[in-house]
Amino acid sequence: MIEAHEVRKQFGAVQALGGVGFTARDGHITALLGPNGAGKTTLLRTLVGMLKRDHGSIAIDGVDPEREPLRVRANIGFLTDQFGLYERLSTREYLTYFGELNGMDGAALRRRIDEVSEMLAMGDILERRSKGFSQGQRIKVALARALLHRPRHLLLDEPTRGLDVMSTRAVRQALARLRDEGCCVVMATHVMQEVSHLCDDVIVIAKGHTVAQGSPRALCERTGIANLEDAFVSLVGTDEGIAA
Ligand SMILES: Nc1ncnc2c1ncn2[C@@H]1O[C@H](COP(=O)(O)OP(=O)(O)OP(=O)(O)O)[C@@H](O)[C@H]1O
Repeated sequence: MIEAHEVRKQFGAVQALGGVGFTARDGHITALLGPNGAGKTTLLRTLVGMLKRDHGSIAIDGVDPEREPLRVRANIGFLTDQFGLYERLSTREYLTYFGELNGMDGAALRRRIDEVSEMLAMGDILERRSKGFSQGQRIKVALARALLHRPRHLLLDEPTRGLDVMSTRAVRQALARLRDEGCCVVMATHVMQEVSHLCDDVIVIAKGHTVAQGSPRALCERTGIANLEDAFVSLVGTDEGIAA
């Protein structure tokens, strides 16, 4: 479980997070939904301890990522917007390297790489070097790395961006399976269809503040609007400000 309370983060004059609070439960896929610049990436980075918050509290299964970063990271798979691939390594070599960094080795690691590769439909790029990989191929490798050590928490920044239809389906199925196994999945996304069909819970974030949290149905009921996209627009408000 991930709990955040009144989290704030400032970059110079820019207040990226002005007071974000939410709970993301185990066995749930929680969507982080917000306009461009709302603070989603900043929030994910702060949750894993890559950024130091200015204010507020964060607990990942009760542990503060700033106090015990290694303990928390061992239990987190993080897909960031920067993939950090090594172009000279094949996908298998790359995953082997990160698996070993996470204490995995031998036949068990080889089996796990094959398992993740099948889960993400990436058998065609497993033995290829990542130099020249397309955006979709890059994201698959980064996602495979995030899943490899079977983390209890997954924090994913737009995991299906740039993926074709088949790969998107493979990733969504993989996430649903992980949810069913009890993982706590938090994903930033702009794809409303993904939120409606895949996510159990939605955190709506705008201008660095949590505007609402609830199931897609609850958000629609709260706004009195049947369509999630319209309900979202109503919740984040117009140019004049954020709707109450
Ligand atoms: N390192 C940084 N230095 C300065 N400003 C930053 C930095 N990182 C983020 N910001 C600013 O903080 C705000 C939130 O950015 P963030 O990337 O978290 O938004 P986002 O919700 O992920 O947006 P998008 O949907 O466009 O990816 C933006 O105004 C952004 O310009």
